[in-house]
Amino acid sequence: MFASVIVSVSSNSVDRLFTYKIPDSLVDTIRVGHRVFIPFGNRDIQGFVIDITETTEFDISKVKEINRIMDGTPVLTKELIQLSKKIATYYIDRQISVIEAILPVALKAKTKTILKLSETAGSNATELFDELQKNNEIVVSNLDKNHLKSIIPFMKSGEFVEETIVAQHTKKKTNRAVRSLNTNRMPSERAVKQRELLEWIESEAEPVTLLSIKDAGYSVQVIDALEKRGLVERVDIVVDRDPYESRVFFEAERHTLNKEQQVAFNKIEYSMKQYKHETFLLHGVTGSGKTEVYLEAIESALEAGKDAIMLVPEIALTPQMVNRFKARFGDYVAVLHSALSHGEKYDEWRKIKEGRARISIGARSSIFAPFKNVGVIIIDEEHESTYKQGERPLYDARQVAKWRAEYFNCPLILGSATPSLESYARSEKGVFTRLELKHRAKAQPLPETTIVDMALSRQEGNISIVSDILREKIIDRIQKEEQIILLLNRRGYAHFLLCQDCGHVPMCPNCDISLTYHKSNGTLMCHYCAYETSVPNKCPECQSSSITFRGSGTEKVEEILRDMFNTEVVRMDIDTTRNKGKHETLLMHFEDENIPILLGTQMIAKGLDFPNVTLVGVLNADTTLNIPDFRANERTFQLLTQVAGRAGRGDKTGEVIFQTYNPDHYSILDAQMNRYKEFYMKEMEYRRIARYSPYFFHVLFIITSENLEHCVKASHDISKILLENISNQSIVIGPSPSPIERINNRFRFQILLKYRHEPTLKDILEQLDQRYYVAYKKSGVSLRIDVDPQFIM
Ligand SMILES: Nc1ncnc2c1ncn2[C@@H]1O[C@H](COP(=O)(O)OP(=O)(O)OP(=O)(O)O)[C@@H](O)[C@H]1O
Ligand SMILES: [Zn+2]
Ligand SMILES: [Zn+2]
Repeated sequence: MFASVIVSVSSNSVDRLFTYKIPDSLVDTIRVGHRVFIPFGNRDIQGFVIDITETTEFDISKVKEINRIMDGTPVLTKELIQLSKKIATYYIDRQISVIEAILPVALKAKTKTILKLSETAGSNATELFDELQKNNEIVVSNLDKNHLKSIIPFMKSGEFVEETIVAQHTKKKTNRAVRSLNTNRMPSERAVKQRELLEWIESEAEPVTLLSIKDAGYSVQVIDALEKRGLVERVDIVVDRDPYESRVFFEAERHTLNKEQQVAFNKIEYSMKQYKHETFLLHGVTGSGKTEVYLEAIESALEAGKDAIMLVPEIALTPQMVNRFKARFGDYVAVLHSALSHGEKYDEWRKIKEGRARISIGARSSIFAPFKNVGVIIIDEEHESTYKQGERPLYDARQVAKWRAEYFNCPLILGSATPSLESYARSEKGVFTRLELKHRAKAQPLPETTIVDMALSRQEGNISIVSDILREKIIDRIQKEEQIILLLNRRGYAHFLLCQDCGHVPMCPNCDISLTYHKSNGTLMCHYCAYETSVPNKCPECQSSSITFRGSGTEKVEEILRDMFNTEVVRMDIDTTRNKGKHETLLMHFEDENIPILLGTQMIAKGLDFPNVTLVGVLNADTTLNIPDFRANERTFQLLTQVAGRAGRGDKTGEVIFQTYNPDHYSILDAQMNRYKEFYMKEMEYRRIARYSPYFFHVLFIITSENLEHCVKASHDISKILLENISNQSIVIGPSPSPIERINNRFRFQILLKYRHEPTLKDILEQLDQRYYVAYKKSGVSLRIDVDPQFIM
């Protein structure tokens, strides 16, 4: 028997399958999807079995044998192998890279090369070996230069031999425990404690952990004594690292679905029973109770003996959602949280793999949850750009979800209050089935929104970032002990520093972007690379000391709010939520202590459900509007609608203020009036005229290099190849410098391809990829091909 094995060798842009012989001892064991360890060149490396055949076209005497398998059961299902191929083809990547993205990091084997003494080793070699070794081995990567030099002669003479061994990132977590050896013997009458303990241990089906023995008041000496007598033994038992272990989940109240929810659910359930794939777009206004529909759909899937996958944009931001799922489905839920350690993630993955979990909740990558019988896939806030991965493989979880749902013949539910234009357009065409929830769950009104023209506010003499109207409303809510959410989509203290005499703005030396001032650590920081520097007290250009801070970020506004209202403020942005679990603690603090104000960047805009929030203020509604991207209007509309939707979700009516310098812009006006459909129509018209998605498909080419000349040359080359190979219906824009021309000392150029129908496109893209995979190493140019990009920069 022979196995086709795909291996992790990064020196090529294409995957290669290699044929290996399955050793007789493993013929009954090895299956498609197994991780194996194979000889490759002069090393031993990890691979995945993609196919098993009886015969091979290769010369059998030259086919090497698989060394061993790395897991008892295959880590990949056939479905996931097929899926990885599909993703690799569609997004122009290598299948092995996709497979590595599908599996938990913990399964990525690290290999290390060690040296051993051979039988022929003389005394000099032995002496050196003894000097360098630790635990009877020498790890080559741990040796310094001098030592490396000293071992070379012995390697040449064959006295030292090399061996590659695999080191797993993660071991299963184990607990020490004690188990009875069932000898039927008992300690003497006088050893009361020992007798008690032994009886207890013998009464348990499983080994008893040391921890619980100690908790029960027995000392280690008692265990030792039993062990010495040969009555018990210490063992390791494998345990799951459950990150939610110590948490108590309250049984969530189960709502009876309202009419709209029921209608939506019935359609989904009907489709499930037909055992056919159908994509639903659940368009429900903010607070309409989409989650309740998801919960019912999942329950139906479970009842049918199937599993469910639920995606959220960012799991850390949705503690309330996780709690509702855990409360309803308990241990059946695996949470694939980005803040988990590799080991914890691996445990959750194993729970799914072994069928102990039936539902997975997680961000983008949890679309790869290794279920074997998926009954429904749900994508909440489907419009979010985080579903597209920003690094290779550049897959979009929405597309992957569609493929998996097709494979399993099950429904895919895309939910949002502000669907992406692409999805809504598909629902208009009837490709997706649209389900609508037009009212809030308990028929509460949507909040009223007032637009404040900040230019006018300035003219009237208020130069503060808080307008008069907003200030009055905040004071009013504080008096009523109601809560306020304020959005400011800019972190840091000051957006940039400005010399008032010469106009100099300190820039990042590695990127073409101004530095942001962070007061908490007194530094100027680049938000693109890790560059940090101290704040100058004189202008580095003209030596003037009139340096001012411009553009307030969350850090500064937090100060302003505390001073202005003399009240506590919870601030949520990347800087305050770096530590694990911080999102949740801050949100709990806000709710439980009834803190008047929650101030944050867009991470507070979606999903939150706090009944006591009756006022939402957007301090600068324009930040997303000015981004050089054709989706800027759409993103602005979505962000404003979402954050406005946090107000008035309980019994009290909500109110919203948008502060803006563009009070007449339709993105802002339609968000104010809750006019999704009107916004959609206007934006579609713009996209049609400007020939953008969803009328055209896009591929974005980003070319980067430290050398400007190489970068320009490669860019022109690529655009030339494109123009020669595509039809005249398609459009090539660029090459042009990217909006941020340099990041991390690399120049950036981009080319945007817009097309409707381009049958040979995949071939062209593959050729380009191949070409630059090689050229990259030679001239330091890198090419990134982004199929269906989310950001055009
Ligand atoms: N049928 C129902 N009866 C009573 N309350 C309900 C019902 N359905 C949902 N709710 C409640 O309504 C509130 C809003 O529901 P949910 O958070 O699911 O809305 P959503 O559609 O996800 O909103 P958003 O898109 O704004 O996050 C929740 O507090 C939920 O418990
Ligand atoms: Zn100056
Ligand atoms: Zn930088």
